[in-house]
Amino acid sequence: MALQRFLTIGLMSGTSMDGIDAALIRTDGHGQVEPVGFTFTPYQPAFRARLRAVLGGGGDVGAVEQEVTDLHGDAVMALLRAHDLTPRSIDLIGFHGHTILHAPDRRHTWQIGDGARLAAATGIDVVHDFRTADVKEGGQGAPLVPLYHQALAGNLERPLAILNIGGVANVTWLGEGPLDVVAFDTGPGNALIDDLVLSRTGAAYDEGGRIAAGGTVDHDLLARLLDHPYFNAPPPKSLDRDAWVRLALTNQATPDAAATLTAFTVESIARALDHLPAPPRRWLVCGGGRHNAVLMAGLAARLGVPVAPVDGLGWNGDALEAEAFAYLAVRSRLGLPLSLPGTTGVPAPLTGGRFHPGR
Ligand SMILES: Nc1ncnc2c1ncn2[C@@H]1O[C@H](COP(=O)(O)OP(=O)(O)OP(=O)(O)O)[C@@H](O)[C@H]1O
Ligand SMILES: CC(=O)N[C@H]1[C@@H]2OC[C@@H](O2)[C@@H](O)[C@@H]1O[C@H](C)C(=O)O
Repeated sequence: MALQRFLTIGLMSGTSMDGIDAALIRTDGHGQVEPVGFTFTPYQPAFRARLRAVLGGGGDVGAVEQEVTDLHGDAVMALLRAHDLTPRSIDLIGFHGHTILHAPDRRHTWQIGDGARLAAATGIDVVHDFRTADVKEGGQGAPLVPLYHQALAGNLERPLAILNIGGVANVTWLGEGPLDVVAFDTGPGNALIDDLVLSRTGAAYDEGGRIAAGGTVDHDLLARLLDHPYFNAPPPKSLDRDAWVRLALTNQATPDAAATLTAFTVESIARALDHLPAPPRRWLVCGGGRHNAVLMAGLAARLGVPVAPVDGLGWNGDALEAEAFAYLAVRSRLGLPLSLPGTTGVPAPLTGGRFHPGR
């Protein structure tokens, strides 16, 4: 008998704080996944600043949480309008919220976003709070996209690595068997480069990697950056966005600092090879960092096997995380695992998420 298929929306507000990714997929929560649509709703600079101010859990978190929730409601409506759909046609929303604090070692992770408020605003059932159950059981609570990567990858040749370069970068390694999954945060993605470029030039990011392309890598500084216990530590492991926030690059010209931070991201991803069960045959890259030509060229040179954006397979590299939370919401409703020992270090496959009825 065919399994029920759910038309589901996934909402992700990533560590880059650029805005809300909203994806629409049809899935059975098992091996069938069909991306249907995607919209991106950018945050206004003033809201971005308010969000940045509550990172770490200080300030008026409650007010920002309400605002974040309402902006997600707007993102849902924009997605529905773009596809000429009504709330009634949607089975479920997976609402990640925005991570303001991630401290799995203290069994604490905090995604702001009010699931009940979003369910009431949209009239659609909502699953949110995807990470708490995992950290309560001793897992890292991240990354959670690996089971979606596995569903999407279907029969693609193994071993395969899927690399997300967002604010933080994370890898999913897929071997032959269904439990043959290893995943972890590799280190910084774009966040350090974004913060540098914003403070020096006012731009949100290094478009195409053009600033880094005009600079020279400071190899002494790069070696010091890589001399961090995180990179030697075996998985499971995950990072807070601001793990490297106190980096002092005051002596560097902007292009040299950008080149060095870009090389830091490349080298820290290459260090992931030390912790994978076998070298991947190829790396498929998603997330905004795949638009940075210096980053992509560096990865191709360092990893020694083909490195290509996921878009070549017909996947939308900007949408995968949001799609993943739609998929995980369905799995939550079905009581299926969201994480495995190989993905978050949780002792046994574990489900998660909290449900809020919309009607
Ligand atoms: N054209 C571009 N050139 C260079 N970098 C880009 C470009 N477009 C996007 N980016 C980078 O990608 C980032 C956004 O990536 P993405 O949306 O994948 O991150 P996120 O989902 O917020 O983060 P995370 O995956 O850590 O939660 C931007 O902040 C920027 O650094
Ligand atoms: C705690 C948290 O929100 N982590 C994010 C962040 O952004 C990328 C990386 O760090 C990843 O571990 C995770 O997001 C993705 C969607 C995940 O859980 O798979």
